[in-house]
Amino acid sequence: MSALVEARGLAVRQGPREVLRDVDFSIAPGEIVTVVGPNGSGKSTLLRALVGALKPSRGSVVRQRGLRLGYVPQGLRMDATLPITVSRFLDLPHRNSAEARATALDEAGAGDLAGRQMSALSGGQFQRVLLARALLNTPQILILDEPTTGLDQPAQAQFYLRIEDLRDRLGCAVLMVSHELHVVMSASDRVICLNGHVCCEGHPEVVAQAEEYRALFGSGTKGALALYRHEHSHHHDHDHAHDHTHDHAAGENCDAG
Ligand SMILES: Nc1ncnc2c1ncn2[C@@H]1O[C@H](COP(=O)(O)OP(=O)(O)OP(=O)(O)O)[C@@H](O)[C@H]1O
Repeated sequence: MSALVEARGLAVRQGPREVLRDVDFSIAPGEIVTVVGPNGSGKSTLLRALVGALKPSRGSVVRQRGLRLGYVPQGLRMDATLPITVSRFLDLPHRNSAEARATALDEAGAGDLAGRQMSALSGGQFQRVLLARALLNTPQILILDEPTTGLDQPAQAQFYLRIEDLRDRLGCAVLMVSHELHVVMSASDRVICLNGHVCCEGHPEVVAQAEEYRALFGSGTKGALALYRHEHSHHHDHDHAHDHTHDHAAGENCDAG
């Protein structure tokens, strides 16, 4: 199997309700895939089913044998009264070498935070520490559930640039959920628009034009998308085409509701 993770005909129940149905999904090495969708559309449920935290009620999820996966769940909170340093946090639940901790913190842009108290971190610093923790086992895939919640727009854009850089340097795939459509769209190779089922998917610019997507999100994101592309090209000196990754444009699939 070349896919790192694959779902076929996936349905998942939360309590009495089937909140996901008929989901076919796969992600290949090195790909950046973003899941968008309204509140309650099943985005976190999909991620949790893919990491194995929720069981399918129908269909299947297959992860590549021995897959190294780094997962940052949504809205992880720390007990503010718990005295724990960033270094110690990275040693839970397993101890890691000082070198592994330092490397992960550096990769996540949190190299200067090792000795800080978790409770004293800003929102952006906290997210970078969670990313460092997910990077500890040199994952083949990072699964990030709304990793930029609470960050302002420049910090969000910076976070997604970091994610792209990590993918380029480490070769890991990235699957994330985001509500920040305008900044995340162009940082993705492929976007999946979820609303209980996959209502459209494909290259970001194609999805942004899809009727189903516009019905859910409106059509006002194009200017911001262009702005972000412009800013981004300063950093990377290429036009976001990601030629080295997989071309999904041919497989666009935008069916009605
Ligand atoms: N533990 C649970 N028990 C019962 N229902 C749940 C549970 N977790 C989620 N749900 C329901 O399942 C549906 C999908 O939730 P999910 O968290 O996957 O949506 P989401 O797209 O990630 O939403 P958001 O954008 O608000 O984070 C929602 O209707 C939610 O109320």
